[in-house]
Amino acid sequence: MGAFVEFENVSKIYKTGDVEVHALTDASFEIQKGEFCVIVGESGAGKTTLLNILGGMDTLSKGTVRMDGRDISHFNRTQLENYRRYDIGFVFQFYNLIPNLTALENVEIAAQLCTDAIPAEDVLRAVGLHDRMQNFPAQLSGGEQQRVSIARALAKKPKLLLCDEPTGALDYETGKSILKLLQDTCRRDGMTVVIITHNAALAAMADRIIRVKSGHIYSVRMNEHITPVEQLEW
Ligand SMILES: Nc1ncnc2c1ncn2[C@@H]1O[C@H](COP(=O)(O)OP(=O)(O)OP(=O)(O)O)[C@@H](O)[C@H]1O
Repeated sequence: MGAFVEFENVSKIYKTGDVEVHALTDASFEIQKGEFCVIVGESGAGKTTLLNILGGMDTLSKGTVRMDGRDISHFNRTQLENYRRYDIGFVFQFYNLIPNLTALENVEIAAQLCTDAIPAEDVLRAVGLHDRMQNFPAQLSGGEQQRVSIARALAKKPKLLLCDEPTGALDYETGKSILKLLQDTCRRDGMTVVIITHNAALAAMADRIIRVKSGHIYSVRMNEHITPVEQLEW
């Protein structure tokens, strides 16, 4: 049986007029179910392209991507829509909450898209926001808003949680508390979590570290000495 996530010789070329940008070239790697995976690379390395392909938000030019045994790289539009809706939870750097809905409503609206969602109150409680459910995003700190966005992603019971620079807009300590929440979710619920970041220090907390450089997979490594989030420094 194959891995939970499989990238096989994936290339992505963006064409703008006559200009071609090779955002990913021949990228191959695997991620196992329940792993905490950090994909690290400098700005422009191809991390977002990779995450967007894995999340069904972008198509690839060449290669194959499988998730939980299904070849998502040849999905049609409806299949991709369902894949994004049911299988993938997204967490973004700037939270992307709806400003005129409360924390509870932000989570409920996402949960309504699915048939078997976790009740919004329960998932907000699980991320430590039991007493802030009726607040609007503007009344919450950055870290609290990110917790809402994680709750929103988890309410759908996704197979895979994809996080794009989840601590990029947060201060040091708040960033660490969000990383801890993501890691606890991975360990407690067996959730497969993938984080992309330019912060190489986060690699130390991962089970699997994938380094991306100029559109190439530079290395894939299992981490034998996982550093507790509290001890990370950058
Ligand atoms: N829609 C697009 N059209 C054309 N070029 C693109 C597009 N999206 C990304 N690129 C290019 O592909 C390359 C990889 O970009 P990507 O956003 O994946 O890198 P990244 O590692 O996520 O960078 P950052 O950390 O700055 O977000 C870059 O050269 C970028 O300019």
